[in-house]
Amino acid sequence: MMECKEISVAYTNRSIALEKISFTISKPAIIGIIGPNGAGKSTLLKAILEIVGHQGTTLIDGADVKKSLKKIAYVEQKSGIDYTFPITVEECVLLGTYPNLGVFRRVGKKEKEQAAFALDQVGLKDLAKRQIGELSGGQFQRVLLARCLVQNAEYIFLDEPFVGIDATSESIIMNLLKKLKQAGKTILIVHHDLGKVKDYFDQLMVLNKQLVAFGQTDEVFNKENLIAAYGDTIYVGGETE
Ligand SMILES: Nc1ncnc2c1ncn2[C@@H]1O[C@H](COP(=O)(O)OP(=O)(O)OP(=O)(O)O)[C@@H](O)[C@H]1O
Repeated sequence: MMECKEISVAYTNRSIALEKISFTISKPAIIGIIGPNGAGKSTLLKAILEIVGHQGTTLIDGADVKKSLKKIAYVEQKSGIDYTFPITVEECVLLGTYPNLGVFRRVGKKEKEQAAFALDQVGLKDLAKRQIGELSGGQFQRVLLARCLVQNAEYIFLDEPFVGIDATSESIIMNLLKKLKQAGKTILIVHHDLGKVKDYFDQLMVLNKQLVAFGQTDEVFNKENLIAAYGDTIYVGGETE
């Protein structure tokens, strides 16, 4: 169970990015986080992960998240990642094993097997020795998901994973996330394509600095909440609501 209690973030004295966000996630789910540009979606993930300073607390199974950060795997927005870094696909995936390695342990056979299995799951086992700079955007996103898989975390945070990727990669990722949920994981996804919301997410968080709504997608994904977050002109699945 994850409980966020009154999370607030102010990057500067004058601009508040998030205001008293509270919610509880109590069962495995795929949860979408939507809201307009600058709504604080990325900031919320970073506050939970203790990457940005904040007020409020997050508990995982009753304990402060600081003690359980290993339970969360995180893929940041693509813009924050250096594609030109000279490592292979396999090495990139193996980075996900580091949080679980002891201080003196190195990556060994077990970790390499985990990486191979994860790459197979995302359909990229043949590309293990390729440099990450030679991948398509969609392949790279799948590599980052494979890196999450080897971390074997209970929670997976993905920040805009589908931006600029091909339809095949998107569907491979989504199918895998559904399997992970069935295996008991909880996945939080910052997302901007409102057309896919109903297909992708069991639960939905609508954010605009404050929490506009959080609950089952069927109950939350409605005109009233979208207008509260985005204003009067919003675009859903090709139709203006
Ligand atoms: N490091 C930072 N320093 C100062 N202000 C920041 C920083 N990061 C984000 N902000 C500001 O905080 C607010 C929320 O940003 P955030 O990136 O969390 O929004 P978002 O909902 O993820 O937006 P987008 O959909 O555009 O990615 C914005 O006004 C942004 O300019």
